[in-house]
Formats: sequence, structure tokens, C-alpha cells
Amino acid sequence: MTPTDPRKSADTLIVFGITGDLARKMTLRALYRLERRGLLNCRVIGVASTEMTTAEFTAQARERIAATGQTVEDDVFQRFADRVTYLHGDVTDPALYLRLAAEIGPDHTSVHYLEMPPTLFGPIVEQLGAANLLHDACVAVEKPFGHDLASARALNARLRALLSEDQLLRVDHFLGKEPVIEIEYLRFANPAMTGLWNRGSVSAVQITMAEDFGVEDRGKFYDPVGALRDVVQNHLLQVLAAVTMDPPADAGADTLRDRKAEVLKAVRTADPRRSVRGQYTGYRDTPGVAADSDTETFIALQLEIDNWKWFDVPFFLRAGKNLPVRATEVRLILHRAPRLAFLPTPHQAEQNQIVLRIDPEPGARLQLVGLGEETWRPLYLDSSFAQELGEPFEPYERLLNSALTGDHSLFTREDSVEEAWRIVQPLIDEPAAIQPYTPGSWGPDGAGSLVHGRPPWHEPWLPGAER
Ligand SMILES: NC(=O)C1=CN([C@@H]2O[C@H](COP(=O)(O)OP(=O)(O)OC[C@H]3O[C@@H](n4cnc5c(N)ncnc54)[C@H](OP(=O)(O)O)[C@@H]3O)[C@@H](O)[C@H]2O)C=CC1
Ligand SMILES: O=C1O[C@H](COP(=O)(O)O)[C@@H](O)[C@H](O)[C@H]1O
Repeated sequence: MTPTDPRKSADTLIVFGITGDLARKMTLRALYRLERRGLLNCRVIGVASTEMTTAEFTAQARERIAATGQTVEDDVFQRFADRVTYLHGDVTDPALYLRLAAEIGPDHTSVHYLEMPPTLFGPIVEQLGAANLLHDACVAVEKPFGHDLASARALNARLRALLSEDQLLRVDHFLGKEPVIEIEYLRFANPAMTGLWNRGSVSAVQITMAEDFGVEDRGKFYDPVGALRDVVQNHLLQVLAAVTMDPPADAGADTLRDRKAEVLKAVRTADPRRSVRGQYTGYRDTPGVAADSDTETFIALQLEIDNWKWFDVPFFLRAGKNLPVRATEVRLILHRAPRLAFLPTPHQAEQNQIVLRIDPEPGARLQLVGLGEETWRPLYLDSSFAQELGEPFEPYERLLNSALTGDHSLFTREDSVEEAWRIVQPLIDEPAAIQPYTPGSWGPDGAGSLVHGRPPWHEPWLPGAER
């Protein structure tokens, strides 16, 4: 992890929304795991509206941590439970903040983590300000940060009226994923990669985020959002920034974020004619989804970067629910080798590829080509990050630890969030017509047409699979 400044470490973590779905699935487990590693060095105050005592809350937390598949050790859990206080109340009620202020006490460094409905981000920060709880504090807000460029700007303005940019941590859990962090090291610590990683060698880039499950019980959340806002504007554009940015000149959080914002600024605003929207059949029967919903559960789009390093290299992004597999990867497809007179067969070999697998089982693959008995065969040089580099922190462990220790490099900054909205805004304003697709397929046929004349979409590299 990036070196952190102990002077900036927080001694109090306040989790707003500690009884919610995200806390149940991720946050409690992450806090437990940090405790187990000896890295949780703060009090934890959980806030939500459900009425219960701290003892009832900790009993529920234990069950919820275990339900994620995490083994719960008594002594570790007891240490964690000893840190926790639960406060119930309505976050729009000033009286809650008086109780919170009394609970925190004077002279503390706090992180307020808002895993709350986004409409409450502004009101909570304003209540924290009114209760004088923003002094010596950071506020971490969950996604989504706005639902378009105008609303993201308005939210930024509202929060920044009370917080400096340095105090505001916008969470994108993909930035806590080990392989996404690893992109920077792979690219810039390895001349073998640095030399290839530009338009001189790369003919196209494919970024795929495929999920083999549908919207399930999240219809109410998902239907007003769709795939573009849910995962492209944030997760996939942050991955694209990591793949294409220039090297940061130092380890500072802002230097890294400057490089990401700079390359996002160079991404041409998306062209709706270079996008394909799909909806899996059966989606409209999901509870919480409108019977005539026009929301996309699949999107594919082409982006271009107007800078010297990436000019003329198409970036194809696709993301969807109910696809054949769960896999997220970045695939750089290198230029074709020329037809050389000494090569034995007339047809050309497949293009070399560099694949970075983000999920599942992070790893990297270099796909070359060799001559089999009669024809070209692919040669795969594969590496598993867990085997070679050790078991990583889980994304929320890493992000919570970073927030608590004052390392802001893994949180998105105002400029890159707004650039990302600027890039996708035309796809919101003039959405392509929805095309249906069969659950378990690779999306609508139009997705194939998008890459016409370029290398076709590649099936993701899956753990244990040769191709
Ligand atoms: N769920 C997920 O997988 C993911 C969620 N997120 C984001 O995290 C945030 C939270 O999502 P999620 O956990 O799913 O939401 P939930 O609706 O499951 O949880 C909301 C939480 O907020 C509390 N709450 C709501 N209104 C009030 C209020 N007026 N006063 C006090 N507490 C209140 C609820 O308390 P109580 O239950 O006690 O009423 C609950 O703890 C959202 O921004 C979401 O987009 C991001 C990534 C993934
Ligand atoms: O933010 C989100 O991400 C998940 C996928 O995250 P992963 O870490 O499990 O790959 C996605 O399913 C969800 O729709 C979205 O809101």
C-alpha cells in the first residue's frame, strides 16, 4: 500500500447505514478482517434508523459477518465488538447529531462513511456541519455520485460548500481491487510492458465486465440506473484511466489522480451511434422494474482518446447482466505481424494479446503464437496474482484502511468524476434503442456489429481455461 501519514490517521469511524445491504455484504466483514490483521485502530460508531441496542447490533453483526462466508474467531470478534457503539435515529433529525457529537467527544479525528441512499449525502453533511462534526474529519460517500453531469456537479457543489476536496472521499470499490491497483506497477515497472503499451503496438483494447446473474432483488435500485450509470461511468472508466494514464511522477495521491484526470480529459465524448444497449428478456418481470422499462442491462460502446499515446486506438467497453460468465478483464490486442516470406502457412496468426484479469482470480496473460505441427497455435504465458504476489486485501478492507490512514489515492476526485460523466452524457441524452437479448448470451447482436472491421469480441480468459 502507498505510505500513509500517521498524523492523519483517524481514531473514530462513523458508519451511516450500518444496517443496510452494503454493510451486511461488505463493510462489517471488511472491518472484521482489518481487526484480524491488527489494522483497525479506531472506535466504530454505527448509525441507522432501526431501533436496537449496541449489544443487539453486535450480535446481528456477528451473524452477518459469518453469513458472508468469513470464519469468525471469538477473540477477534470480541476485540471488534469492544470498539463498536450503535446509535439509532433519523439522519435528517438534528437531535441525532447532538447524540453523535456527545458519543464522539472532543478532539477526535473522524471518518464519516455514508453508505446511505445518495439523496441523503447532502443533508447528512449539512447536519454534520451544523453539529460542528466536520472539523478534523473526512467524509466518504458511496456511489453513485450523481446520475448525470449536472447532478454530479450540483452534488459536488453542495458537499464542497462544507468540505475541502481533501476531506471528501468518493468511493469506487473497483479502485480497491488489487489487479486494478496492479495496473500501474505492471505498466510502469516493466519495460516489457511500458514499451508495448501505446498506439505503436496496440491496435484495439477491449474492456469487458460480464456478470452471469440478473438484477434479482435489486430491481428498485437498478431500474432508474442501468448498466451505463451502474458500472461504466464509474468502474470501467476508472479502469480505462489506469490503463491509459501517463506515469505519476511521485507517490502522492494527487499526482496519481492528476494523471487519471488528464487522460479522461482526452477521452472524446461518447457517440451514441457507437454504442449498443440491450435488455435481457424477462428483466421487466423483476420486482421493482417498470413493466415498460427502457433500462439497459447491457451496454457496449467505443471510446477514442485524443492524445499522442492512444490516438486511433479504439477502446471497446461492454458490461452486462445475465451474460454467460462472470468475468472482468482488460484485453490489449496488439498489431498483426506482417506476412513474412519464411513463415510456413499462408494465413496469418492470431494477434498477440495482453490480458489483465480483474475478476475472478486476478492475473495476467500474454498470448503469443507458435507453430504447431501444421498450423499456428496460441501460446499462453499466464500468471495468477494470488499465487505470485500473495492473497490481497479485499476491496472494502483496502478502501476503509486507506480512508482511516489518510491515503486518498484510491478515491476518485471531483475532476475525474465529472470528466467521466461528460464522456457518457450523450449516451444518457440520446440513448440508442434497446435491443433484447437472451439471458446467458453475449448481449444483443448489435454488440458484434460495433467491433466490425476490428478484432471481434474475445471471450474472457477464465480461471483454468486455456482460451
Ligand atoms: N448494496 C450494494 O451492494 C451496494 C450499495 N452501494 C451504495 O451504498 C449505499 C447504501 O446502499 P445499501 O446498503 O444497498 O442501501 P440499503 O437501503 O440497504 O441501506 C440503507 C441504510 O441507510 C439507513 N437509512 C436510510 N434512511 C435513513 C434515515 N432517514 N435515517 C437513518 N438511517 C437511514 C438504513 O437504516 P435501517 O435499515 O436501519 O432503516 C440502512 O442502514 C448506496 O449509496 C448504494 O448505492 C454501492 C455498492 C454496492
Ligand atoms: O457497483 C456495482 O458492482 C457490482 C459488481 O462488483 P464486483 O466487485 O462484484 O464485480 C455490480 O454487480 C453492481 O450491479 C454494481 O452496483
